[in-house]
Amino acid sequence: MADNTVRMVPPAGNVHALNASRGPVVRVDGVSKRFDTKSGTVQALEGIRQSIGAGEFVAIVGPSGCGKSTLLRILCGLEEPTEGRIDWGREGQAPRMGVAFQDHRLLPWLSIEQNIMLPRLMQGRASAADIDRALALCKLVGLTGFEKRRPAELSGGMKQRASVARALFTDPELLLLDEPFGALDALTREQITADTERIWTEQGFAALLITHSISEAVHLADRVIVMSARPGRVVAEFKIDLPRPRTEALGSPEFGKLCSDIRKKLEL
Ligand SMILES: Nc1ncnc2c1ncn2[C@@H]1O[C@H](COP(=O)(O)OP(=O)(O)OP(=O)(O)O)[C@@H](O)[C@H]1O
Repeated sequence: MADNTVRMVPPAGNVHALNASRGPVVRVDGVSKRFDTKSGTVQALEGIRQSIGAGEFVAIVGPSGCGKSTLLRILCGLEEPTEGRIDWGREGQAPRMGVAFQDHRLLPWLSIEQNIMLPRLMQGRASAADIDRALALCKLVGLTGFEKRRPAELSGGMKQRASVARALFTDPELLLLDEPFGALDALTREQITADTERIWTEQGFAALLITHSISEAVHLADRVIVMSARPGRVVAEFKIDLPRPRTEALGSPEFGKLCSDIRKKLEL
């Protein structure tokens, strides 16, 4: 029977340590992407070789137009690589995935609860267990009391929280986040970043975050990948060993040094 509960605490010990022993959820093997359009050819990505471990949080930073979103779109099947391939860790089978974009993409005529259950509503009717799960996800992302509201009645930050909850509805093994907090004010963004770390710690999924914010990447990720300007190539990788939760480390010299090292690589 499907498990519809939203885990609020790790099942036992460190959920990410347990997951890490299961190996990568995905390997990106020499992926390049070229767009041939009427106005010319754009080489967006070149020779990307990376893997994401089960339960690992990876962030990608890079200049605008270097192919970050293209890579994410390839991972969720919206684009095909021109060269190279994606190898899924679990016997070649793609993991359950959830995606949240910068634009929340909530349907305005549905309630928040219905938007969160959208993956199920698209397959037919939602069950009582689906409704329970949507309500639990509202609680998890801090939207209790707003379940029956329409998106227009929520603030920008609340809409982004709802879109993250929808991405979590299918209990993803891999969560893809394409700048979901990019349009928010600094204070809201900090709060949602801290909440995202808490949810990731509790839930145990692997995550790939695309962001322009170096501090957000260092706050959330186990590993930060730095890409070059187009065509996007990986130019550096930083393992982030700061203790979690990282809210306390935000003003520390170690945090500042990592941010400045990453910035230097971006400016090359
Ligand atoms: N469908 C498409 N057709 C043609 N060119 C495209 C298409 N999608 C992306 N591109 C081009 O590929 C390059 C990479 O785009 P992409 O959106 O992946 O970059 P990005 O790093 O995510 O940028 P940003 O940080 O500004 O969001 C850009 O030059 C873009 O114009």
